[in-house]
Amino acid sequence: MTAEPIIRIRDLETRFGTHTVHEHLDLDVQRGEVLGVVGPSGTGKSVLLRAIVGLKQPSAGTVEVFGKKLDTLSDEERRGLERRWGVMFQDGALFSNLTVRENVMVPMKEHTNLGPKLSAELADMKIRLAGLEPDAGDKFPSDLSGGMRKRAALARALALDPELLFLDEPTAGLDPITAAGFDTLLRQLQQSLGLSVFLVTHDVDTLNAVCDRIAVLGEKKVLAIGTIDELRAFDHPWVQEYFGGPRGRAATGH
Ligand SMILES: Nc1ncnc2c1ncn2[C@@H]1O[C@H](COP(=O)(O)OP(=O)(O)OP(=O)(O)O)[C@@H](O)[C@H]1O
Repeated sequence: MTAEPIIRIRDLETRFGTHTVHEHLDLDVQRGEVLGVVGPSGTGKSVLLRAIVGLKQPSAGTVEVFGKKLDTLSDEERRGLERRWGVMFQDGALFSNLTVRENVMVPMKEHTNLGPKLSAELADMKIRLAGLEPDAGDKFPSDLSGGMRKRAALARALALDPELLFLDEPTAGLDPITAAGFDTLLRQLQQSLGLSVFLVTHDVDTLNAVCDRIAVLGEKKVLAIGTIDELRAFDHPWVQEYFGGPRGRAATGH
């Protein structure tokens, strides 16, 4: 018997006015896997992430997370589901007027009855888990480097001990060494915490270092899904160029 996927999408359609972003899109994310999501700019990777977490209403089709259809749930059931995942948005989306510790405490305030002292202690644990020095908790996002801001956003995404993590371009804008450090951290966290991860990225090194499988978005749907080796053999011009081009070959060691 195959295990129930942690995310199951069938025949999804999303649109903005007359602009259709996804049509007849199917996707399964298996529990415990890191699924990379790639595709040319504007193909709807971020919109797909938003559709899964309920921030973009699909115009047709179904999205199930943890075996539940989001749009059939009561507000309370939905909040129960939301606290089982963490999201790191593309730009980090940290609150600039809050310290790093306070940022990490936001989901705790929203979803738990933990008092301020315990929340602060837990936030400090998440800050360390994300590879930041303990004193980073007192700093404001503007005091941090780009790489540290990503780690702070990751700490906030981990605030509620999620089973499922959504990451939108976590290494974008980082220098290669900082990006590689972030990849290593992600893999370690995923393995030690048993996380399932939905990871939108353009970074071929991240795909190679972190992802179990990769879904390629294009033509409004999932064009192809598989391991890097499987995708290298997939007969589609963009997929061929992406994985078989110089950057793809360098990253995958072929
Ligand atoms: N709020 C919005 N209003 C109108 N159109 C939108 C909105 N958000 C996204 N879109 C459109 O949906 C399409 C998909 O956008 P999305 O950000 O998901 O692409 P992407 O694949 O993540 O791109 P990139 O790799 O450049 O980040 C684009 O054409 C974009 O212009």
